[in-house]
Amino acid sequence: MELQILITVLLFLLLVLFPIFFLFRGKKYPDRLPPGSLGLPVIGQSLDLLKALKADKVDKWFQEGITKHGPIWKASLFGYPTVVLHGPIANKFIYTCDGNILTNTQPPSISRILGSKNIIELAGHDHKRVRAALTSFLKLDVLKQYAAKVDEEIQHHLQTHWHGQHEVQVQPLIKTLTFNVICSLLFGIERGPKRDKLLPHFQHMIEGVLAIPINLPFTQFNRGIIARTKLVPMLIDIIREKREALQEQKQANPLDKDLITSLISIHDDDGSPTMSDEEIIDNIIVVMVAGYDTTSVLLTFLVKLLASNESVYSAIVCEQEEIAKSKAPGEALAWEDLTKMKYSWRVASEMLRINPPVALAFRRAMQDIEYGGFTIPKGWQVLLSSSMTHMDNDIFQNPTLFDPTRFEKHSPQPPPFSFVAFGAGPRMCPGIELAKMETLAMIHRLVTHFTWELLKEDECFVRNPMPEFNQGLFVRITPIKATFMSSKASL
Ligand code: HEM
Repeated sequence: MELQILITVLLFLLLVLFPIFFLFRGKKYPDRLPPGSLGLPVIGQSLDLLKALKADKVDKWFQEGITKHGPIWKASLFGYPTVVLHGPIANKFIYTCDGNILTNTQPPSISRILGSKNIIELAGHDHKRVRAALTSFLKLDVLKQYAAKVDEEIQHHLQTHWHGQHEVQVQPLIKTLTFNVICSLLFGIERGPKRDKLLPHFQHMIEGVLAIPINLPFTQFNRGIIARTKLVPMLIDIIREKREALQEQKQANPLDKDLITSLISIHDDDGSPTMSDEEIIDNIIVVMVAGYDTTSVLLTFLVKLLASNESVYSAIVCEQEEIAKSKAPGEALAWEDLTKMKYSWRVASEMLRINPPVALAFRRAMQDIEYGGFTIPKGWQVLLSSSMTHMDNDIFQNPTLFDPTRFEKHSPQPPPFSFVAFGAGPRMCPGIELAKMETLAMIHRLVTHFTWELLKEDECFVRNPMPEFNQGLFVRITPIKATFMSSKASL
């Protein structure tokens, strides 16, 4: 099966990307190109990188390149000549470079599913405008009012899917949770048939984005495209309903406001809407795609860690029990409670360092760029890997050691642009506060209501490209009959 997939990728690359590759080979600059080889036409080193990704050995793949060629080298990846860069200075260059020089444009197959107006595709003024609209809701000052809502969604999730069970498959369940949190908080779509109808479409779209882009009946990519065509009319209806509710001022409670309502309400100085409906749809979709798998991956890794690292588990339980004791029975978590979970967030940050859900960042050169004594020709890709930076012994000493104290205030801080699990610069993840909220509230509810053990100690994961546990991470769970539980009445 794996061989079949590799052959399909190979054929696809050969047929579709052959002309692009020769267009961008950079023959104009034979002396100023970085060292390295473009390998076989078109295919280059793509299969090696895909294999390294699957085996979660991206840092090793990068290290081999650096050992052979130095910190700036060239390769050919996914049909494009590529310059691979490493280190905090290179990260700063990639993350903060003007959008007219390096763009974030995705392959056409991805924008076919996510839509051409999604924030990842946009550059310059349009990127700033859409990003400002999204962050007007996702920024901490606004989002912190919704901590109890996130907590309520988590408690309902545990009540429905964990309580009464002896064994659970963690990763798929937590994906359902992150989907539900985004639906409720960002889209204002509460539990019920409407939400249930959306889930499979989003899932197919996400699988389509991550699939080999071959549009034939029954391929994952094709399913993703079909899912988009089914989803868009549903989103148009949701936007219309929200617009009507706004006009009739049905939202008495300001906390009923959600990201979609917020995007509809924003107007420019001249009174025209800041975002078109098409932009709102594409960005609702991208927020779901960007926020669904990432946070669920982090939480799944944390569940595994807490089952296998006694000292981290005890310290987390200690911190969370203190918070639970300060709450009345049935009282929901508030933002102030989450701010006390400092150790838990250091553990989550260290997990993001060791296992960043997003391991690679690609950009495209919009013009010839001089960098580090070399030329990056127009049209080439530029690539960095957060895994590689996070595993650099010169930046994080003893990098394979899980050590949350690295993130203590008083510990020596790594140079800027070294911890890049959420990216950096103008495209830094705008969902960071939501991810933090979900992660901390879920850790709290899990450790104060359950103990658990891994059913398969050595269950591995592959990157596809997001980390996926081979069997979804099965754990055996036992409910805690605790006296300190803050909301035992509600669970
Ligand atoms: C642990 C959870 C998360 C991680 C590790 C993560 C990671 C990242 C990274 C690395 C980037 C930058 C990619 C690049 O520069 O190439 C990014 C961008 C983005 N993330 Fe997240 N993310 C997480 C959660 C979320 C959530 C919950 C949302 C939804 C609210 C979200 C929405 C976005 C969006 C819309 C962008 C594009 C921003 C732009 O282009 O300006 N992310 N994320």
